[in-house]
Amino acid sequence: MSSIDYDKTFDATLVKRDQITHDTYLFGFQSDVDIQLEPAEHFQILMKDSDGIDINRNYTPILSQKRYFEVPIKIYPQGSLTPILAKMSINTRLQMQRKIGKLAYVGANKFIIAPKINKQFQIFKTILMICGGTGITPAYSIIKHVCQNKDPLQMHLLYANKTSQDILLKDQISKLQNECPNLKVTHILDKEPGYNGLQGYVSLNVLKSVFPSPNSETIGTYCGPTAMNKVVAELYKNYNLQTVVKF
Ligand SMILES: Cc1cc2nc3c(=O)[nH]c(=O)nc-3n(C[C@H](O)[C@H](O)[C@H](O)COP(=O)(O)OP(=O)(O)OC[C@H]3O[C@@H](n4cnc5c(N)ncnc54)[C@H](O)[C@@H]3O)c2cc1C
Repeated sequence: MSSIDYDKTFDATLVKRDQITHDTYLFGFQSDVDIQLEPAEHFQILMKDSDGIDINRNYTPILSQKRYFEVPIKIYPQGSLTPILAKMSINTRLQMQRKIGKLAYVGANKFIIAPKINKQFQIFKTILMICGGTGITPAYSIIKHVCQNKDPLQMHLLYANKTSQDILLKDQISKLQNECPNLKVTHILDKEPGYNGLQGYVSLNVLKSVFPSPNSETIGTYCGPTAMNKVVAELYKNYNLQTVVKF
């Protein structure tokens, strides 16, 4: 059976929850149907709060097999859904929906921008990725796919966090960087005095210092907290990138 269609709902069981940083857990779900997602695709957890109000939230797996997927989820103590997930018993059943994102990577340097309305792919030689916190998940799924398949895509990741304790998938990213010559990773931290890498927020000077000069074969991507996304969208404009997509 092929993968379930976009926007179709399905049931899944929570089978694993391992703490991976001070505020983030790796959740593992077993689905009743084949839900193998493509790199950067996401699903939605459909839930209602105690007043019956919908609290639907999106998540991007970093591992997606036929009926099993894993996703790191940061817990917001004041959030609506994540505190429920943090306490949920293993074997709890959840309703989910497969979603179509703003960018699909179909392999061999081919990207489909706005796949909901567009079926044509575009080829890029270089991808720039600016991610903050849990915004790493779509970038990571593309990086993993490119490295595993030895696609000739040049990848530049700028990963922003508060401190080194907040960096998600640190070991996995560093392993991929060692194994995959076309991946360049730069970390930037804004609340770790004494850190001997880049410090502060992402700025135009930071982009110029870590990314290659863009051309028509470069795609810029980003995913992070709302405030960071606004800044990065402006920075990309000033960096003269023609193609920019927020995951
Ligand atoms: C395409 C996509 C993919 C995503 N993938 C992932 C992923 O892989 N992993 C992941 O962890 N997250 C991911 N997210 C984020 C995720 O969907 C949720 O937004 C997140 O888990 C928070 O959900 P919540 O219901 O717990 O918090 P929310 O209730 O949405 O609140 C989040 C934070 O905002 C604060 N807040 C809420 N309302 C207000 C307000 N009115 N004013 C000020 N502050 C407020 C809350 O106190 C809390 O700190 C993704 C989002 C998108 C759009």
